[in-house]
Amino acid sequence: MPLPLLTLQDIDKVYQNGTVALQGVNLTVHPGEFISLVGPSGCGKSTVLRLVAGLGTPTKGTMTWPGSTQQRNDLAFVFQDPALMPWANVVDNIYLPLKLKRQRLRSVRGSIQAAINTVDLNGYGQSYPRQLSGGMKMRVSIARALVTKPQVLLMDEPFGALDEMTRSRLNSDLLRLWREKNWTVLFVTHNIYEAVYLSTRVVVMAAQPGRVVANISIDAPQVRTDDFRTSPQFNHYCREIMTALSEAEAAGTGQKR
Ligand SMILES: Nc1ncnc2c1ncn2[C@@H]1O[C@H](COP(=O)(O)OP(=O)(O)OP(=O)(O)O)[C@@H](O)[C@H]1O
Repeated sequence: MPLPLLTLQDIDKVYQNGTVALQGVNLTVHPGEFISLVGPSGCGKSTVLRLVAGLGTPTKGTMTWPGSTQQRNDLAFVFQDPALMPWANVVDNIYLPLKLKRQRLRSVRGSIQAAINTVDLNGYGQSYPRQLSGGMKMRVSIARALVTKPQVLLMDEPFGALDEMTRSRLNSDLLRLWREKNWTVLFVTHNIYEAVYLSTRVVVMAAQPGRVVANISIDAPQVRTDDFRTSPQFNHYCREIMTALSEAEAAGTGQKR
């Protein structure tokens, strides 16, 4: 078994106003996993991602990167809001993280074009965000993350604002990229079906306090076809997650599994 990429041990996060966002969270992430965090609003999903990204520190507990400290620096974050600069075209938006690393546009044009091609936006490099659909803007946001060649991708409800068809297409594209790029992905979603379709493991969380109530491995081939979405196996996993969520809600506090 390879070393875990990341471990969270007994993590508490209490915000300054006293909100206990996380209590006793344990999570071990192995390289190459696609982990979705699901749970009701306020259960601390985004807080977990922010701690992993180093945007805040745990109040208690330890977070370690056993493989290499470098991996900690090879993170990219994709949010629900693509947060593109409206005054900049697609090339310049994707260039931003490289610009912040003081790389010259001239020397990274090839990487930017490759990222544009990877997300199927060939020909849109000179377009401005106002000229793009919601799905296309999200593709730019993903290209901006992948141009930095991350090992770990943190995605906070990236497709939550998109229509069902666009979301479904981006789900398939994301899975393809995950396989091609050997990413490790931590993905926050409210959508149980999306979580099952995408993940190798679904971490179910409950609120008040935010905690992990179940870890459900999705034992299905990495290439997920549309048939998988309608299979009995898919329904079985969705039901398992719904049961874990409703049991946690009924039980109030306390961990399970
Ligand atoms: N900066 C902050 N200061 C105080 N409380 C916060 C802060 N950020 C989050 N919280 C609180 O911590 C709890 C967990 O929030 P978090 O955003 O992590 O949950 P979430 O599961 O991602 O929610 P959602 O699904 O609605 O996005 C919530 O009660 C929230 O109000």
